[in-house]
Amino acid sequence: MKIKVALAQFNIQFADPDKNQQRVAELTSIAAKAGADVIVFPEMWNIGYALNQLDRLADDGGRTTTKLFYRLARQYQISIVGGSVAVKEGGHFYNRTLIVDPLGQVVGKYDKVHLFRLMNEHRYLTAGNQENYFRSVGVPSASFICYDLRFPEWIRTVARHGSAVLYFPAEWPAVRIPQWTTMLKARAIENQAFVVAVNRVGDDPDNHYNGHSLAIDPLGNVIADAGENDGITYAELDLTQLATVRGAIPVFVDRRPDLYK
Ligand SMILES: O=C(O)CCC(=O)C(=O)O
Repeated sequence: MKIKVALAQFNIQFADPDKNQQRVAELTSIAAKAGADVIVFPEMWNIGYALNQLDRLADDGGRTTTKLFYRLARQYQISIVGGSVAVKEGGHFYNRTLIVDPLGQVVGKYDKVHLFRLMNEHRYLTAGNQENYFRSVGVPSASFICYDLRFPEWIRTVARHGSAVLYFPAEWPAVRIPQWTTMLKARAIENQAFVVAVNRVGDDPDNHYNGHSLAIDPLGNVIADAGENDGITYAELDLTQLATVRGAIPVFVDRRPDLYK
């Protein structure tokens, strides 16, 4: 089985949810016309890192995003790995991913578990504490957000449920892109899974972002690299590769969790 994934790397407009929603709608229509099964967006795409304006801008209960994804998924018959958006709920703010199937139903939800101090997330946001594994186009999958990538123990905790694809929406600054590439390859190899990671391009008041959204196979080979393009890059994931890779070196069977603290 093969799935076609659209990596929707774009220039998020700072503190402008309306413009960003329009862009997300436009990109979804383009991906659907190209026959993509799944579209993936970057982290915090509704407002960028306008954390000091969360009170005014965060999506209340995630309702606007849920409605938008419901409409787009149904209209274009596509699965959505919704990057992440700033959400306000119960007096707290979250960096939240919504996963939506082609019927418009939310089949996964994830609040970023590791908050990124360097960009002040810990001052403004509340951390999540739940795993997010789900089925997208019938494929067992899991999702994380950006800085989570630096915590292999968390990725493994979730991936050991058998995920074939690991999604990483991100806003990963250009200055640390070599680390992004290396760690994404490592997560693919060690978990014997496909990795689909979507970053943004452009600038915000504090950082420059140079994209390099990547799709990586379970051996760590790059299948697609979006470079610095503003727009969609496609990757075809051949899921039959998984059985071969996992059969040859069965790391999930050979683990020694009794020794791991
Ligand atoms: O870990 C990094 O270098 C980048 C993380 C990040 O930008 C984020 O989590 O928003």
